[in-house]
Amino acid sequence: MIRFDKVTKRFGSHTVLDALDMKVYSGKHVTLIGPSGSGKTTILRLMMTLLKPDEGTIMLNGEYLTHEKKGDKLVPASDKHSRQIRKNIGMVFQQFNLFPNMKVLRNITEAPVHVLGLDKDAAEERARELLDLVGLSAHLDKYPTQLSGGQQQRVAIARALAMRPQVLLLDEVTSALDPELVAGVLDVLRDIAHTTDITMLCVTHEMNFARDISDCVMMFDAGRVIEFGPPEQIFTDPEHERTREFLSAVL
Ligand SMILES: Nc1ncnc2c1ncn2[C@@H]1O[C@H](COP(=O)(O)OP(=O)(O)OP(=O)(O)O)[C@@H](O)[C@H]1O
Repeated sequence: MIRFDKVTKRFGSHTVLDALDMKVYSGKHVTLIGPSGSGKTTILRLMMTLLKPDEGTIMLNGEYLTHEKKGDKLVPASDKHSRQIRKNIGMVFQQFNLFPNMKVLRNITEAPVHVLGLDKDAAEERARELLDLVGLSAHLDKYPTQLSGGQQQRVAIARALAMRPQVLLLDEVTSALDPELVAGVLDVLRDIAHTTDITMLCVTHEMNFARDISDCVMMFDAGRVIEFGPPEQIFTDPEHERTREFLSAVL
């Protein structure tokens, strides 16, 4: 389970997350929706420990991500501790972020070999399986720039999965793609959502996709969850006026 307890994040005088409490049970797929600037990406960046909360704690499967225990005190986590817990979390970004100087196969094997210490042959075997899953077996010997944006994003998904994460964070992964490339990436993610037990936390403006894969949709406004529920309820019968306004603008 992912658990945020009273997490506050400020940038200067701007409070982006305001004592946020949030739980995501293992294996569930949760989509975060809400107006621009409501703090959705900040949540994912906190989980990747790219940001630190000003207050509050984040836990993954009973272990603190943001803190560690020293005796009976809770202190901010060292980088080493955060890295250790974060190994269980993979993230796919809007801008693929592949290593441009490495071929596709090596993009995928690099972290398993150097971070997990996996044997090179085993890492390559796993990478080939994942390239098959994302429909790119024929491209393993190419450099990222020789691929379309949609193909690069599918490599990025394979790369995240190669670490066998318990949690996959998806941050507007189709926003930078040409419209005709979006469906291929979403199909791969649907497949992963429906065939694995990975926990997914997804920020997306693709509401049909959110409807297909989500167990739960959380509506954010001004750094708080204002309502959450199954997609069929949030998309068809939201309780909150802000949710209705937001959905009528995006649907
Ligand atoms: N590193 C930063 N420094 C200063 N302000 C930041 C930083 N990162 C985010 N913010 C601000 O925090 C607020 C929340 O940003 P965040 O990216 O989490 O929103 P979001 O809900 O994901 O929005 P969008 O849907 O537009 O991506 C915004 O007002 C943003 O400008």
